[in-house]
Amino acid sequence: MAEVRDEVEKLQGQTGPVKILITDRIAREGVDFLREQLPAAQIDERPGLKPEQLKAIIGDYSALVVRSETQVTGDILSAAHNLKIVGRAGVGVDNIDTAAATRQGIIVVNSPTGNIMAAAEHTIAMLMALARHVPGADASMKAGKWEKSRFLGIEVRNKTLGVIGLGKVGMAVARRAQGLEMQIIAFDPFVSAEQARKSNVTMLSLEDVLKQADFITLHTSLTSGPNGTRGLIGEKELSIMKPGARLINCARGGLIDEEALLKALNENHVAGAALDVFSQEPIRDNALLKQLVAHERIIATPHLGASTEEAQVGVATDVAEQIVSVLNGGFPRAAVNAPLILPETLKILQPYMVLIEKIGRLYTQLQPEPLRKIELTYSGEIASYDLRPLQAALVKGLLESVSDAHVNMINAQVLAREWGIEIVEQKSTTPAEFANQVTVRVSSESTGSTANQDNYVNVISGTVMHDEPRIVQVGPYWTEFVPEGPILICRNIDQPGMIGLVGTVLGKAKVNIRHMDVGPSVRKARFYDTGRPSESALMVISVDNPIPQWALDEVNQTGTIYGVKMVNL
Ligand SMILES: NC(=O)c1ccc[n+]([C@@H]2O[C@H](COP(=O)([O-])OP(=O)(O)OC[C@H]3O[C@@H](n4cnc5c(N)ncnc54)[C@H](O)[C@@H]3O)[C@@H](O)[C@H]2O)c1
Ligand SMILES: O=C(O)[C@H](O)COP(=O)(O)O
Repeated sequence: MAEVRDEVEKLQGQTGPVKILITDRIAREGVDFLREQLPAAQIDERPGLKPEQLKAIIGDYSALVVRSETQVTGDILSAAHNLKIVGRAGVGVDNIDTAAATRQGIIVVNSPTGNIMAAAEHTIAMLMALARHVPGADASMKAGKWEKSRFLGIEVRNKTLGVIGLGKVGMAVARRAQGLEMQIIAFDPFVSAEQARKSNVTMLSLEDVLKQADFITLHTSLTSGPNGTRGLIGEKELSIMKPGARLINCARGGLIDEEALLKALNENHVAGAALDVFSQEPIRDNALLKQLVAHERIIATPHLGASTEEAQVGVATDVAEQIVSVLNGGFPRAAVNAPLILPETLKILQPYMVLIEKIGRLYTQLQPEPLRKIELTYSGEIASYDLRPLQAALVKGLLESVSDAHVNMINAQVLAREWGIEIVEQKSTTPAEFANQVTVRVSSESTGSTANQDNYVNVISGTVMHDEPRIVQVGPYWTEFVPEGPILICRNIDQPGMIGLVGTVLGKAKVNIRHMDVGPSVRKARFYDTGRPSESALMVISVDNPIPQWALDEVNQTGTIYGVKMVNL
């Protein structure tokens, strides 16, 4: 995440303070936390923005905070040039195009546990309201009536509750319903019968749950595709429900075919339904949804499942903490599209991330051509860590200098794939030449054709010494240099006088040499320009300032030194 910090600093330096945009109402505690922790940041609360308004301003912001109302579409993200993180103050991220965010290297975080209890309690409230007609009776009283016999209810005790989706909320609902002395049956393809039995829940097929339950409550997330949950409860499922059963949905609107539900209610097959979520929110002038919520046996709430003071404080601070962490160069703890790296691991990996990014940059500058395959070998203790950040740093080093792609840990693999680069990793905790070593072996358009002497860099290896990255092998040559700043890299015949030749030219050009290394070949690398095979060496000269072209040409014309290249690391 160093790149995130760098970018944030860049942003701070160039365009004023880091900007955070909040487009749905979140608890004050979350906003206050952001203000306290990021005092220099500009925090804008703009609820109710239209999509085109959001698109027009999103480019200025580094972080965006939403609940379920703001639709963070691919179109909006396409204008989010500075966005590092989208924070969802809640659980569901179906209003965020996470695939587009991933492609753009934007982290999406949520609060996976902050509103479980709120959603579970709302479900129980809906269950009891359905059983005892609480909203209808209240409306009747408010209309000045006393309709005692109209609102005959049922008890939930000894009734069967069918839970579809026995995850965090589903299980919390099951436990609470057990307290009401209900029998719990459930359908969830990802929960084992044995695991459920420990909680006194009987797992059945979807069909059996639908046939046996007096109340059915939905708690799956909304997913699309062939095995997705969209339309999970359609006409067929409603028809096999026990006649007179009641349905509750406090999960996601798209799980139920709303037209089929209206039909089942009108045919009196379903006795009632309690809905907190809808396929279109707010429902505005959607005729079907207006008809549905107006139905006398429907209880409707405007997506209130998470709307408790406690849950809102929980989800807002949860997300605010993660935004602060990411904008400060750290890691989020609940990223939807990024691997979790512990801070202690990150501290160990940080110098290797710098090293491997420099290896990528060095390769691209020495041998700029399309890559096919990268073989990454880690040896030593470093190999025992989660090394995904290193792979990302390498892709960043390789691609950023040749494209305008913004590469980070989120999108590195996607981008590598898009560029047709296959990355293979090998790990061994046994040290190689150095205690910890990272070796990058590259197959490109021309590697493998040893006859092409300019393309000798099929491997670059490095290590970390005293927290400082060092390159220790370039192609067939041993070397040792710190990959930092302007560096001249060339090859020479392995014979006396070569260093003096280069030194004289650089002296004439008034370029100060900071460090010099002449590395022999790992295996016999040949120097071909002389017409006779002789051994070659790699000369690496770190300089304080760029070398003028005439001086580079002069070095190149010596006849004994060739392949002269300036790189900037
Ligand atoms: N109304 C609200 O305000 C509110 C508040 C919180 C959560 N939610 C929603 O509630 C739902 C559940 O949240 P959670 O935190 O419990 O999620 P979760 O991921 O913990 O649980 C979802 C469960 O659904 C199961 N599942 C997946 N596909 C299934 C399928 N085809 N059939 C049956 N089960 C399937 C999964 O195995 C998992 O156990 C989500 O849609 C969430 O967005 C709504
Ligand atoms: O997914 C969630 O967390 C809930 O549906 C709550 O959504 P909300 O934050 O818009 O109330």
